Amino acid sequence: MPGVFALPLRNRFRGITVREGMLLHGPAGWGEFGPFRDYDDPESLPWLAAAVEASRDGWPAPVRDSVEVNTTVPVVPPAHAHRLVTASACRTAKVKVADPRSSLADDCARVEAVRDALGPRGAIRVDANAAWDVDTAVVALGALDRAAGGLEYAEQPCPSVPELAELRRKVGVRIAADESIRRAEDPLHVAVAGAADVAVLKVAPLGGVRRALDVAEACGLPCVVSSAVDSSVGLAAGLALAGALPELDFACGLGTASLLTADVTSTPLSPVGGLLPVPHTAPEPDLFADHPAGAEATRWWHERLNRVRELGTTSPGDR
Ligand SMILES: O=C(O)CCC(=O)C1=CC=C[C@@H](O)[C@@H]1C(=O)O
Ligand SMILES: [Mg+2]
Repeated sequence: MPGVFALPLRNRFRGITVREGMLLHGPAGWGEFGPFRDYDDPESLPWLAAAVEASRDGWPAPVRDSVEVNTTVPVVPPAHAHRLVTASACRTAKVKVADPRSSLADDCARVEAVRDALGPRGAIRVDANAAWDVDTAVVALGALDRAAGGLEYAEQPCPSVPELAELRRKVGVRIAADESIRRAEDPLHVAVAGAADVAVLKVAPLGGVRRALDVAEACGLPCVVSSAVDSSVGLAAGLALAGALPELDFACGLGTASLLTADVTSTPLSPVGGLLPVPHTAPEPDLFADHPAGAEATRWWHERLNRVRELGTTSPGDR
């Protein structure tokens, strides 16, 4: 019977303060099924496929044994952002911006503090999660690029592929596509439309490591692997993808264990010196029982899993 975990976040991120999910076990090890609650059942199907791949099939052989990661800065005050980046030992930071609770001035102050912490050689990227229209994005990216002393890229500044393509023609900052890939009917449209310079790949929404590798090959863009703020079981799948990509020119958004106050394993995938190893299997979730979800949440997740299983042909390996 799969278990349901609930891990508190240090700071509100993506509108949540607790990260819930399920762990499935099979002959290849452990897999994580953890679509955010606002995902409907059809959108949750690839997350189940990714968990089945991890638990039943395992992952493709890696071509590297470690991955450089970025640190992720939530919507926090500048001094907090400075402390997070300094403590991370990462050379790249991704800063969340365009949150309804944060003005452009607040975002610029956060980015300036991150630049001060990284020093002149560090890389700064921002993620607006599709919050801006094109005109707003032109103004905001101009200000943020100045505040950063140069941005590495801007992730999903606008919602649609045409808007990303229009913005890309108007600004000098690289554009990275995230939601336009992971929540798209056709993840390749963004490349075909010339709407992005970088493709952000997340294993679970894309249906697994193999599926994500196919998307990477087909889109022909430089890729960054990013997490879904998973437990270290799910992070392992992200690292398996980052480890198997033929080319990897950017630090990956897989340092997110630090966003959580706890993990399901006593061997969490926490970066050392800004690096993470590429694991062959997920870590043993020996601390899973310490972080159970409540009775209502457990029931909700089991009902969700059963509905999503009904939708798909996969029948995941259970523990
Ligand atoms: O990419 C990173 O640095 C960390 C992961 C991350 O930013 C996200 C994880 C999950 C959902 C989003 O809130 C966010 C993203 O948009 O990439
Ligand atoms: Mg993103």
